[in-house]
Amino acid sequence: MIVTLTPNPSVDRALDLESLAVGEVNRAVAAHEHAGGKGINVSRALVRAGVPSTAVLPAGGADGSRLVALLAELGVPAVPVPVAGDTRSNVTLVERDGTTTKINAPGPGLSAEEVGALLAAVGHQLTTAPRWLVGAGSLPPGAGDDLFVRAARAAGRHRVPVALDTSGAPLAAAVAAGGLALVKPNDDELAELVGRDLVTVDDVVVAGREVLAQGNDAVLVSLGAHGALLVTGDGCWWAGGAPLVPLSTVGAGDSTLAGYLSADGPPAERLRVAVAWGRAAVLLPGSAVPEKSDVDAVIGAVRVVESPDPTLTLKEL
Ligand SMILES: Nc1ncnc2c1ncn2[C@@H]1O[C@H](COP(=O)(O)OP(=O)(O)O)[C@@H](O)[C@H]1O
Ligand SMILES: O=P(O)(O)OC[C@H]1O[C@](O)(COP(=O)(O)O)[C@@H](O)[C@@H]1O
Repeated sequence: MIVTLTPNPSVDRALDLESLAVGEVNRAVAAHEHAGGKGINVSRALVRAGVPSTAVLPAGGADGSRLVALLAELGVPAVPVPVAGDTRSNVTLVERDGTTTKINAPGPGLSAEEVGALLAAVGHQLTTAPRWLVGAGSLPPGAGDDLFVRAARAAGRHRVPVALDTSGAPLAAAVAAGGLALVKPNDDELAELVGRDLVTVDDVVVAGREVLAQGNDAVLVSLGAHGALLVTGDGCWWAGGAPLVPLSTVGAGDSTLAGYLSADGPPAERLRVAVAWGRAAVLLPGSAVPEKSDVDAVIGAVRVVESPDPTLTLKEL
């Protein structure tokens, strides 16, 4: 069982357009609706692959009910914690050439009592001895930048490893607190964390080692079209393949993380699976997550390189 915590979930709505004319009336050619939020996407991808997962989330208002219904339709076990505010809806615009514009709402503010109820729901799940706790996504107003730190501390008391995919101040707080088994930033999020641009493979590896030095075990850095780098105390690995024209990149990072957590074996093999799940996800519309046949169709083309040339720029990967 893998438990996910999504403090700021969303009903993701995606509109496919020929091309976006900013400031004009645009007519979409297709519309998609998915249960969204990073931890929820991880749970959806895992359950679709037959890996048991439970999603813990706050839910409020009409979109909160819609989100819970969407998860039920997919057979994703969910623990919705009722909150007073309205669950947000994030909007993505995808143009024919793959250009993707995401507009994420701030989400409803959480009261201290609601944050307490959310952490209590996580605490209850931790008593079932899950394989992982995944904390993912942004934090809503009022949650406090340390919500993931508090969840990770609870997981530590139960000896449950924690994987974290967040950004900004919540990422900085959790990395500094240490004790994370896996951190999954993209290159922009890692650059913001270390406070400098990341241009080369070496830049990413050095930044990843700074995260490890704060008492964390592994860093999986997704690089968009350029694949992903895994940095651990034992070494570093890159995996990727030819760039794809995405149908939608929304949720690709979440599928990458789900793939990594689903896989067994040495780091290189887990990275190969992670990248295959991410590549399969970009070939699907909206926030759709891949199924086994989608992953099987792309995994053969994923290359894994141990200790990649540190002088290569990320764009050359
Ligand atoms: N245009 C693309 N071509 C090929 N693979 C892609 C593309 N965009 C994303 N991916 C795959 O999806 C993964 C996650 O994408 P990324 O944009 O880095 O994550 P996030 O959504 O967390 O920002 C990448 O590591 C890569 O494997
Ligand atoms: O919590 P945030 O950072 O606003 O992101 C939430 C959004 O991220 C997603 O989980 C997609 O994440 P990725 O594209 O990074 O994989 C959407 O489902 C959701 O709308």
